[in-house]
Amino acid sequence: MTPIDGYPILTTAAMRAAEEACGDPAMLMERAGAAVAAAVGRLAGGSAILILCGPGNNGGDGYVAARLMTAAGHAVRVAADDEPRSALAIDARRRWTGPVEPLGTALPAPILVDALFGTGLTRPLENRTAAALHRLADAASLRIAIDLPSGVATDDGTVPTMPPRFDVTLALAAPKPAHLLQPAARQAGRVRVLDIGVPVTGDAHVLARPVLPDPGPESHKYSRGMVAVVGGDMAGAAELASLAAMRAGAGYVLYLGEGQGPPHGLVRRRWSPDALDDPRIGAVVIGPGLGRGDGTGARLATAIGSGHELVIDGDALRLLDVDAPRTATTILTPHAGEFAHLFGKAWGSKIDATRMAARRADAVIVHKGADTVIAAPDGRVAVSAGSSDWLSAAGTGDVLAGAAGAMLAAGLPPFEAAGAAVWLHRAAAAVCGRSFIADDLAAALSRVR
Ligand SMILES: NC(=O)C1=CN([C@@H]2O[C@H](COP(=O)(O)OP(=O)(O)OC[C@H]3O[C@@H](n4cnc5c(N)ncnc54)[C@H](OP(=O)(O)O)[C@@H]3O)[C@@H](O)[C@H]2O)[C@@H](O)CC1
Ligand SMILES: [K+]
Repeated sequence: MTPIDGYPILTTAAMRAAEEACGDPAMLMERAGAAVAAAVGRLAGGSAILILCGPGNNGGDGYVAARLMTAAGHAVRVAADDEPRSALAIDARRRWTGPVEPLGTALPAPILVDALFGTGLTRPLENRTAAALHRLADAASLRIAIDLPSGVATDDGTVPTMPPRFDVTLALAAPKPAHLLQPAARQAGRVRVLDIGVPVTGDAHVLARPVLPDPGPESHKYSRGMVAVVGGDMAGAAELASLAAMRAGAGYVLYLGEGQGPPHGLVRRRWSPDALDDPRIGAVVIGPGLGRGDGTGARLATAIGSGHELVIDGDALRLLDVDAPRTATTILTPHAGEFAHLFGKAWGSKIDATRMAARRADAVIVHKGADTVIAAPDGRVAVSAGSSDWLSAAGTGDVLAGAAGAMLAAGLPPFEAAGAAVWLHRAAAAVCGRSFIADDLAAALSRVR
């Protein structure tokens, strides 16, 4: 049972191709069932287990696990309505010698294992199946989904049928988009990968812990990275971004706008058209608090024309022409509304849509949300798993933009810089707990660094 950080994310088609490359499918199901049995056995302790089996190979995994766990001394019952249809599942069912109860009348057990549907779901669950799943899940003290919670669409994280909320989902071989994308991801609970000997690769990964450059004895403020934050109508937002850049590790942060006061380490200067004419600037952050008043378009044009690496956020995203050529390395940080404004109606999953947008804009895109997706123009994608719901507060986006500026200025390539900023932001939110404010979040960046 491995945490998912850093794992490739495989769609149904990619998973099938990986399985096919592995040879004997029966061996694979036996290995999957054995891995499930070991994991569920460990999670169950000595408690009784009820396994719900569907008609496909997800159900097949359930029958294999039931047989192996019974042999290992666990108290296991099986419930199913549909006869198995795939050859592998038929064989697995045949080798389960215990009774199979109807789903509708099965009594609950402390440990519920959902092996109804996995990657093969093609439509909503029948009402009676969904009702039985919810009834038995509600009565269980631990809910475990095999591969996926039954009812979610593997490749885009939508929920043709809303499954119960599981405590643990055991992803076979690799995480799938539904383990990360909302609303499905929420229902999966903690996701752990079971290694079943299928080698998996891909260009979309779960965001992994970043490798961050630390200062050394030879470091000075410019070598750690100089970030210029372009202010505008709302000083507070740009100041938050500035503070976040400092807390994320930038050596020198220049705030270009109105406003006074602490922190005293922040260098303040009025905006002027030549304010960015400093070759020591490593990254420019523009958008937080920029507003939409007169002159904001000119500030954005100056920032883009400066040639410095850019983080474009907030109001600047409303002014940006994504199709206009830019020479500078750029990170765009839209939330869903800004993404729709920039790129129009999304096609496919959030992963697909963000990847296409990154190609089109020739920029790294941080498509924010409870399931932040980061995409690079070359097709690489990283998806952040499980961020705090308390990040839904004013100013938290400004903090992310500032952190991204610091990572760029520190010399990380843009895709890595964006990923590092998202990671730090998420970790800072975790440190802050509940009901925090954006200022707390910025402050916590120092702790998570
Ligand atoms: N990854 C790996 O390496 C390995 C993966 N393995 C496992 O295989 C799983 C994928 O198996 P799978 O393709 O058989 O799909 P699965 O989800 O079991 O169900 C498909 C069946 O359900 C049916 N059906 C669909 N929707 C329905 C609905 N709403 N209501 C009713 N019926 C519905 C559909 O028939 P249909 O009616 O659509 O023709 C079909 O009969 C995967 O998640 C993992 O657990 C391991 O065994 C081996 C290694
Ligand atoms: K399942």
